[in-house]
Amino acid sequence: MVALDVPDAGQALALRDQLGDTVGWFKIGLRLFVAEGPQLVAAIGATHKVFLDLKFHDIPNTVAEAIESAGRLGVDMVNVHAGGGVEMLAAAAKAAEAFPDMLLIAVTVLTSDSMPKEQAAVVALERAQMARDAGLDGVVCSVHEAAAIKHACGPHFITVTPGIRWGDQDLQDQKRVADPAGAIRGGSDYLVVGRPIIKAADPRAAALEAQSMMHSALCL
Ligand SMILES: O=c1ccn([C@@H]2O[C@H](COP(=O)(O)O)[C@@H](O)[C@H]2O)c(=O)[nH]1
Repeated sequence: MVALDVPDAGQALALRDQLGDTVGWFKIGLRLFVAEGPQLVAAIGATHKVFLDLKFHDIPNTVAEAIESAGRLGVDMVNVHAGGGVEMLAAAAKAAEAFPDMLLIAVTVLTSDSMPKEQAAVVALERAQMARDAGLDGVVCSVHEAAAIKHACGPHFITVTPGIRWGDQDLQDQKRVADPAGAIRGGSDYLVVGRPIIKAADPRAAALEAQSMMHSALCL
């Protein structure tokens, strides 16, 4: 998944066209959705799968209604923040039942969180189990927590992992990171990559490089 963290539709569509079939999914987050809204979701959704990453975190009724709106947009994946608690997660899952093709996942502990890794592992696992029990399809976590979450929640429970960096790339604000091969070996189902691709001098070459590292891990 490539995170389209760009300011406007023009740049988002240019990246989409440049990356083409090197990626299957695009992630639309706060910056782009606030700027361009549902029209851009429809444009990206015409050619690729869309993960609407707005991390809903509010009272249960408000989140359930937001999930319903996301379902009407036709996105393929949407998320809430597990920190909203079990009632909020259950309300979101109930609202998502009307959209069986849309995956609903919960953010466990942000990959930028500075909490110690050992503590993040415990909290992420607790939140993942809460999300599974509430009926969600999976979680956003770091690669470091993915294997334990899969082990505890089952092989069909999806792990989506941002915080992907390779070579001598700058970690920027990310704390719990791994490279694409490590993510595959760690049990990640979907890797989220933003700046290492969208800010690269050649985004397509960077996407292909990430892909080749993923494939080499799959072949081992
Ligand atoms: O825990 C989380 C949850 C979401 N994200 C999002 O993923 C991308 C990562 O971007 P990079 O530029 O590759 O760091 C970004 O859109 C975040 O909002 C995350 O990083 N961590």
